[in-house]
Amino acid sequence: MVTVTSQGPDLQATRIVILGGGPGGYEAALVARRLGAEVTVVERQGLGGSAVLTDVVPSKTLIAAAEWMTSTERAAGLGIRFGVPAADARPGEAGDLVAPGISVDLAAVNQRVMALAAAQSADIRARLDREGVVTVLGEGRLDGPRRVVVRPRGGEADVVLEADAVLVSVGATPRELPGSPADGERILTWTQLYGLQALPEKLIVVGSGVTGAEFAGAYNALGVDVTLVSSRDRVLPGEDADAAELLEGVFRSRGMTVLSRSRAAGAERTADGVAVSLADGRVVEGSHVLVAVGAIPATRGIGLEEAGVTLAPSGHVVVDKVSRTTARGVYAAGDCTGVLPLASVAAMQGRIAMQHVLGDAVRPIRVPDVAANIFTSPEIATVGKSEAALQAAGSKYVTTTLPLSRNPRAKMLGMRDGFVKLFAHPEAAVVLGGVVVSPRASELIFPITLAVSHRLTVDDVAEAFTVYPSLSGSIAEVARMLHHPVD
Ligand SMILES: Cc1cc2nc3c(=O)[nH]c(=O)nc-3n(C[C@H](O)[C@H](O)[C@H](O)COP(=O)(O)OP(=O)(O)OC[C@H]3O[C@@H](n4cnc5c(N)ncnc54)[C@H](O)[C@@H]3O)c2cc1C
Ligand SMILES: NC(=O)c1ccc[n+]([C@@H]2O[C@H](COP(=O)([O-])OP(=O)(O)OC[C@H]3O[C@@H](n4cnc5c(N)ncnc54)[C@H](O)[C@@H]3O)[C@@H](O)[C@H]2O)c1
Repeated sequence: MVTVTSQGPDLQATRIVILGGGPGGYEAALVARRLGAEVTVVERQGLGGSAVLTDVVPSKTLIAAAEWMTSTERAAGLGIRFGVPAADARPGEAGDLVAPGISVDLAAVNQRVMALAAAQSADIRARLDREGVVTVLGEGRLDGPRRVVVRPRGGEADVVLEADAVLVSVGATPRELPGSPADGERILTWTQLYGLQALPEKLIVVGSGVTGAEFAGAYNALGVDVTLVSSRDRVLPGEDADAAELLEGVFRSRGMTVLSRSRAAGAERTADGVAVSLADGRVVEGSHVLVAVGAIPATRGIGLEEAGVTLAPSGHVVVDKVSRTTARGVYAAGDCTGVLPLASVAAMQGRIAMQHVLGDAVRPIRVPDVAANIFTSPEIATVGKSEAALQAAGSKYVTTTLPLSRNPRAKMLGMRDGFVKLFAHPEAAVVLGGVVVSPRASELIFPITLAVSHRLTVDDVAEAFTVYPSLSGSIAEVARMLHHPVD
């Protein structure tokens, strides 16, 4: 039986139905409520979406534990010893240390990860409830451009939601290796990692994009023997070449095996683990394999094309810069659009969609202004135009790189691996983009983001005070190095 729901008492308000409650969906819901709409969010797994339940929040929480382990690498150089010297040891001659070393309790780490994700999802649900957003838990699909049909989670009758506008923010799901479905035990997608109760003996990570690099780095730091299978010449093929090269060097120096130009053809279980076969015939054996070869937009079979929404051959929803699809009244945001698969971009696209449909002032999305961070150790943060993009467009630019090892604060902290790099226009001196490779680069990139967003010059950046000594001092220093004296 089909139930037609009324979505609220205000018959004048615009009715918005949002399919998918990740950052694209829930941020849009909050804006739409603020702008006076009646809003219903349809979500099949939980508020916060994959970003909160399986992707961003769990991975960054796991990485927090890994980061703690890598920061201990610097301890010895700072004069710190783990353990207590024997009672009769003389100063400077600690001899054998009589205390246990550090170990990782993965079950405890993963328990914390899942608790934090669930709590954040609950917080988002509570916030939406407070703001008067209706949530329907279940699997939704479009029935034409103005109606969403939901199969509720509890198995009750379908719910039909009439809408003046629909936002599709259904995200994406992990791609798997052909013929080698994940089993959740030995062949794992990134959503299944948190069920592990003990550190894998030998983890094979297939795919050296951002997801593969982050997990390979994290598990390696937690003490696992990791082999990273990379189909390309180097890890992080889409990123700044110097940053990727530095990270690959750090990975190797920490004992990770990186197999370059090695495409995985499939994975199968063995008596006590897994065997990953490579396209060139080699076989890599391990205890577990993490498949991180990208994601597939969750756009098939939910009535999009029937409603007039054009999908690209990849399955992504085609949208313009204010999140409109080709169907009037249907908007789309986030990973299902393939604009740039980041939580921050999904949220911005969702907000823009609601501002557009509800008649508020809208600034179309500006992808080059997006700041992004790879949560490896060190982190790699980028904003603005990349060097590859500048070169591909034939743009004129000047660039300078300052190694972190020259920064006084970095020296005090015992940090060696990293750099700050800026790109600027040679005549106008406007900052075009930047790369920071450093611990906490995600925090350090913000001044460069401000410079890119507000079209500041290198002199604007160089003339602002930085704390002495500070890592951000290197950002001002690089800007100073790009200064051109007045003729
Ligand atoms: C391992 C990993 C780590 C990442 N780390 C970061 C990071 O640190 N920073 C960052 O900015 N980005 C990160 N990302 C990217 C980020 O997760 C995505 O860009 C973000 O989740 C996109 O948000 P979204 O709203 O488009 O989709 P999602 O978060 O995927 O949410 C979509 C929701 O829609 C639901 N849904 C789908 N179909 C239906 C349906 N038919 N009916 C009802 N509900 C449906 C899904 O169940 C899901 O809950 C990471 C990605 C991965 C894989
Ligand atoms: N910190 C973050 O913000 C963060 C973290 C994770 C993901 N993300 C987002 O998700 C996007 C997707 O990243 P991703 O790493 O999941 O996917 P991706 O598509 O960027 O990378 C997958 C990699 O796997 C390789 N590959 C594919 N098939 C292979 C095979 N058979 N054998 C070996 N290698 C193979 C591809 O060449 C590619 O380099 C990123 O661009 C980013 O926007 C962001």
